Amino acid sequence: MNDSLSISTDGLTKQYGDTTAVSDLNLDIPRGSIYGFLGPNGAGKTTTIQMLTALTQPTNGTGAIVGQPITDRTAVIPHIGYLPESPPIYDELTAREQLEYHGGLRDMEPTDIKSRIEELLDRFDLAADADSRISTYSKGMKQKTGLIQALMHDPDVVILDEPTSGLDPRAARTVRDTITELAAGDTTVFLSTHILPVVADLATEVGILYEGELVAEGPPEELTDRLETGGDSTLEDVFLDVTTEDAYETNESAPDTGMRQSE
Ligand SMILES: Nc1ncnc2c1ncn2[C@@H]1O[C@H](COP(=O)(O)OP(=O)(O)OP(=O)(O)O)[C@@H](O)[C@H]1O
Repeated sequence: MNDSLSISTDGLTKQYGDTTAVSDLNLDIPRGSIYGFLGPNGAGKTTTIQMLTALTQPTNGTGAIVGQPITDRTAVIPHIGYLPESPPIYDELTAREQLEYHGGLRDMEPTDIKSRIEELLDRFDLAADADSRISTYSKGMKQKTGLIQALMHDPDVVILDEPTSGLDPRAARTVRDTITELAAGDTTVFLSTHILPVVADLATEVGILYEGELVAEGPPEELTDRLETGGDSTLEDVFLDVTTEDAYETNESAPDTGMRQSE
């Protein structure tokens, strides 16, 4: 595995019975990238993330996070901060208790835990509520707690599934700024979201998954430039172009998009 790569997969495949959720996925994501991982509902994004975070084993193929095989959960977990769709937090705890507990699980020093929690509570405007039980939180407050939890141990790779879900505009802006800062500090951000303008704005590289296959990949501006619409195309145009049965069937005879990686 190449040391400059934070995330790499080779032929990564996951089969659920007759369903191929992810098919022969090859990713090479350098350190400090913001990788926008897109795809329609059911495309295989969550399954890919579950394989990258060692929550499920691939049926075929291999993968590594900063050189650690994704089949070795103990080796991979310290390098990852993961915010899933529903943050793994305990309702009966306060945010501060939850975060202290998480810092302990991640073997952080007690003084680092305290200072990091304060810093991130402040950043995400959650300090005033940090000692209330999570059961009393709004969706956005829970999301902020999950985000802080994903970031607090300063992982090499941060995997975010719809990180701005439920957040008000100010908090969503803070998340976008945080993503940019993380990448500037050489952290890799793997960002799965349906909010395409955010990806167009932030991502250094975009991968679009459709029916388990990576059907387009490249910097957002390259993908939009490659799409010949006769005008200014957006990432949404690209997304819609490559995620239809039609595009798949007619690609041979219509080489205008040139995006099907599988061809
Ligand atoms: N545990 C499972 N058992 C059986 N099939 C599954 C399982 N998890 C996912 N699938 C199937 O795998 C495919 C990919 O699902 P996945 O959840 O990875 O998609 P997704 O891109 O994350 O979708 P969404 O945007 O809706 O969250 C779907 O056909 C889904 O039904």
